[in-house]
Amino acid sequence: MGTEITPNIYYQVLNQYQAAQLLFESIKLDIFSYLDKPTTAVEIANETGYDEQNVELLLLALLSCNYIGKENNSYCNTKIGAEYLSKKSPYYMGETILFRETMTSLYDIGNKVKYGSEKQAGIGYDFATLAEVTVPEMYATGRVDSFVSEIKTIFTDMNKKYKILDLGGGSGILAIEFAKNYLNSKAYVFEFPNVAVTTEKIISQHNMEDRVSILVGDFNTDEIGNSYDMVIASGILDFATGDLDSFISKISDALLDNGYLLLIGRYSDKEGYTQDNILGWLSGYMNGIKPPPTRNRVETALNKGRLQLVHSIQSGRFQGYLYKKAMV
Ligand SMILES: C[S@@+](CC[C@H](N)C(=O)[O-])C[C@H]1O[C@@H](n2cnc3c(N)ncnc32)[C@H](O)[C@@H]1O
Repeated sequence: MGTEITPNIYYQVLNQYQAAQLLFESIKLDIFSYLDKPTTAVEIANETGYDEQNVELLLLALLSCNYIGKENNSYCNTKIGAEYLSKKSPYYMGETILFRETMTSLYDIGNKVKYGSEKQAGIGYDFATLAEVTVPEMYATGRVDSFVSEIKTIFTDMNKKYKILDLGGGSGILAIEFAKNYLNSKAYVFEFPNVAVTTEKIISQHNMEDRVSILVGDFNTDEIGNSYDMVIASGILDFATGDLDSFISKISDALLDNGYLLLIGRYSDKEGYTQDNILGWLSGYMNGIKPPPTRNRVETALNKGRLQLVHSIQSGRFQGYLYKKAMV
């Protein structure tokens, strides 16, 4: 028997898988919402009607993964748990985590590998639900904060009538936050009709119906408007179906001279599918989603569209790039 190699990695994976299942099931049971103050298993069981002994075991398991803490006989949320997993927090992300798990789940890839997959007509992602669940994520992961500090450095006249477009804007949160900061501005969110229903709901939850409007359509084939001071293109380049040069030049044409394009997304350094984050995209790729365009390909299209890089910015977990449209 060789001594240098062990199968430990597989046992570690088993353990991580169990830790992940434990987290998802506990979110579904809404356990974290009972743990904002020190609480015993008996108290949770009394309040919920859940089985007392199994609640105690669940809490012990959560403790073993450091998802929660313990003082004497009582369990309580960690700071992170209180912020993101308790429904009493405005930053509750339980539904977001469960949705992302379902969206990227690999449960059926065995069958797809054996029998191939029916490439879905369209994109195959539930973008309406995605728009809804990304709202807390946008705030919690710092995407909104980095966006607001970026626009404040570009658009210094707080009273000017800026006009901006959030193309494939999903939740529309970036457009909403723009309009909240610039009181005379007008923001537009361009979305598919089925997603626009959700966007509209989010806009009205923020009471921004007067200054954030929705343009409904398909950005690959429909007009997207013009004379914008800024276009936000966040996570959408993968869904440009035609020629990338034409898509970027359509965005550029919609901008005023000296207008800005905020591009947020993933590009790959090599053509085709690569190892970068393939796990998160594997089910999507098997359903027919294209690999991201290469950085070179995007830069060529941007150059042709007279869009010059100002600087790169971090947008939460994503990389963003700010471009300015050069005058002719
Ligand atoms: C990955 S999501 C990004 C959403 C949002 N921009 C963000 O960063 O959170 C891509 C969005 O583009 C929209 N989208 C994709 N293809 C589209 C098309 N052809 N026309 C209009 N919207 C489209 C989807 O509905 C979805 O909301």
